[in-house]
Amino acid sequence: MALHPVLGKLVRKRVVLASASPRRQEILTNVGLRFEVVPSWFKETLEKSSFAAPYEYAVETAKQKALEVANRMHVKHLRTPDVVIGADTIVSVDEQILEKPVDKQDAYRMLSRLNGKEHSVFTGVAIIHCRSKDNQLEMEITDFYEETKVKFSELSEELLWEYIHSGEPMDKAGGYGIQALGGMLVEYVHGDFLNVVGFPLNHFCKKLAELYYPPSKHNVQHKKYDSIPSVDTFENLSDGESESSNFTEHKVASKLDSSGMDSSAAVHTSGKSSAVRTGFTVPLENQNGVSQSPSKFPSKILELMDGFRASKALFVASKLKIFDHLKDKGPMKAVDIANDIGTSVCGTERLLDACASLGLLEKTPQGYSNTDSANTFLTSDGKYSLHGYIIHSNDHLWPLFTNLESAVKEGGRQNHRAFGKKADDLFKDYYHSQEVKQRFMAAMHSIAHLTARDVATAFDLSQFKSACDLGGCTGALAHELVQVYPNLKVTVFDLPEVIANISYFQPSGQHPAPVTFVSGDFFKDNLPEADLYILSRVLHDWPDEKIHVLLSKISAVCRPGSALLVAETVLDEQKTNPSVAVLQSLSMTEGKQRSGSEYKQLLEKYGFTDVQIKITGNLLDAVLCFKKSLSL
Ligand SMILES: Cc1cn([C@@H]2O[C@H](COP(=O)(O)OP(=O)(O)OP(=O)(O)O)[C@@H](O)[C@H]2O)c(=O)[nH]c1=O
Repeated sequence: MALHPVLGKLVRKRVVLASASPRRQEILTNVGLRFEVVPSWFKETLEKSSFAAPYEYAVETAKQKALEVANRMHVKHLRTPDVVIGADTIVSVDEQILEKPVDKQDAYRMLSRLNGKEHSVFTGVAIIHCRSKDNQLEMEITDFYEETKVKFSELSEELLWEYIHSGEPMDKAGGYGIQALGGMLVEYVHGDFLNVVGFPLNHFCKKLAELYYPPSKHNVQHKKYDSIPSVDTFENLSDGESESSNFTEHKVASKLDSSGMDSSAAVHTSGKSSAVRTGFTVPLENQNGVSQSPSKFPSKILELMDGFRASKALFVASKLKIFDHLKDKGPMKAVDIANDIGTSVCGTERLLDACASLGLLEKTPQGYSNTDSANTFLTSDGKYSLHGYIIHSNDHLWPLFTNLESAVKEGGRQNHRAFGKKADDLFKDYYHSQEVKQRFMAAMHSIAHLTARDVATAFDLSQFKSACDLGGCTGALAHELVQVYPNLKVTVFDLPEVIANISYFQPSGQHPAPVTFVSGDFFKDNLPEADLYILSRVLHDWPDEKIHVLLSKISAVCRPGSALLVAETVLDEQKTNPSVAVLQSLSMTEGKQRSGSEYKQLLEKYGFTDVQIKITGNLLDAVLCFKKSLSL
């Protein structure tokens, strides 16, 4: 099956996925489709009893999701997409439709119904082709559904509750995720696995093939709906690249592409061919002079090749505070932004377009404005602002990474090359330069704030009365902890230079359970007393001898039953994932990232026991362990 030519038909189209489901985004991204994500606001409240079969409900919901987005984009944002894709996944058991559970009890109710039985997973999909004519939105809808049968093993109550407490069921139809922990519940799957995960990719490609390469005119399966303005069948839904090409003209041959990757090639009998990738086509020729296209196009590699441009565009837009500017004033034209911030018009326009193409800005005839995520994460005063970390990445990490080759050859940090100073001298700068200090603290604050909720709730910490966050910097995690556990008193212990600069980062408003800040050096000074010690993003930064000093001290002050919570990104046992932590290692600090078993081993060495690890799915994971009681 030559699927790439089919997806290639979407290459030059503005494709919108009307879904917030991360799984759908991943499935389509993995096959190299480039699209915008505009989650639908359609509420899934259609009357289920009015549908003769469960799949009809899924198809209609998928269609309504996509229609809502198509209409909204056309009316509100004055942007008409070419194609909008909507989907809805439901689980059906005993003629009942199960959607996402509303709470844990609901998840339990669903999973109990599925226990030991076979059920069906239906995903309804709607593909809407849109066009704006005389400012009117014209649409043509194609829809379909896919059914997969799944059987659960007989599962104990205990296992069901353990699964529910993992948090995984909550955003998933039927209350399980077959692609993750939920896979353990499943005895067999009959049909398309990806359909269960949320998107029937194979059927989708076949549907596109029907649309773009109709075997004959009268056989086209476009449906027209009364609920949308009646339009003539579009003369041609294809992109004009090979209008007359017939799907059966493609033959599939296996080959190694020029990068040495195993792939299949679609060979056009006409001799004209192209390798389809998101955004452009690359012709390839084999030894016989016949053009071929690798079906497995290295889109991931090309994305990596371009990654530095995208990073730098984000850094520069952040540095120029474009997102702050647009939050207050958007939408704005490039010329006005350039005038306000004192930059060239042509350069600014290019940067703004780059940000729009990266999904950071929206571009309309009125000008540029922030996307929701830019407002939340990229403005410098947003609640979950990453601005500080982005500036730190630009000013500090970028110069270091431009010297990565030397770092790998020499096996050490490249501060002398990047900044003309040794790491120790740079550290002195940190003490002396207010600007450097603030920048670093803002970076730490960004990450701590973004991860605090997941770290604070990874384990139930309500048994503890007092906690001490060692190196807790601006107190972002501490503030989250007192919100989650109102009876917990939290002390942040950090260097005097840090404590002197925390006021800027303190949350405004009334705080019934204040956080206490104490200055000191955790390598040298006495540690404040606490039932729970916390080390968040500390251990990966220091060499073994420093960690020895620190963990020995904590172990010595911990009473039996006291605990230590470590927040770090925990590597898998192969130490190749998650890549965010593996790439961080390339900074070549004297510290290192560790796997779960390495953390366990390290902590047990210092008298901690019952080491539990929780992978949060956020940037930081959590490791909790307890000081061995004397009797152990
Ligand atoms: C059975 C199963 C379902 N899911 C997810 O369940 C959600 C269904 O909800 P939906 O209403 O179809 O989609 P949504 O997530 O609310 O997004 P939206 O399209 O915006 O409505 C989708 O996410 C699916 O991946 C899994 O991830 N794994 C599974 O094994």
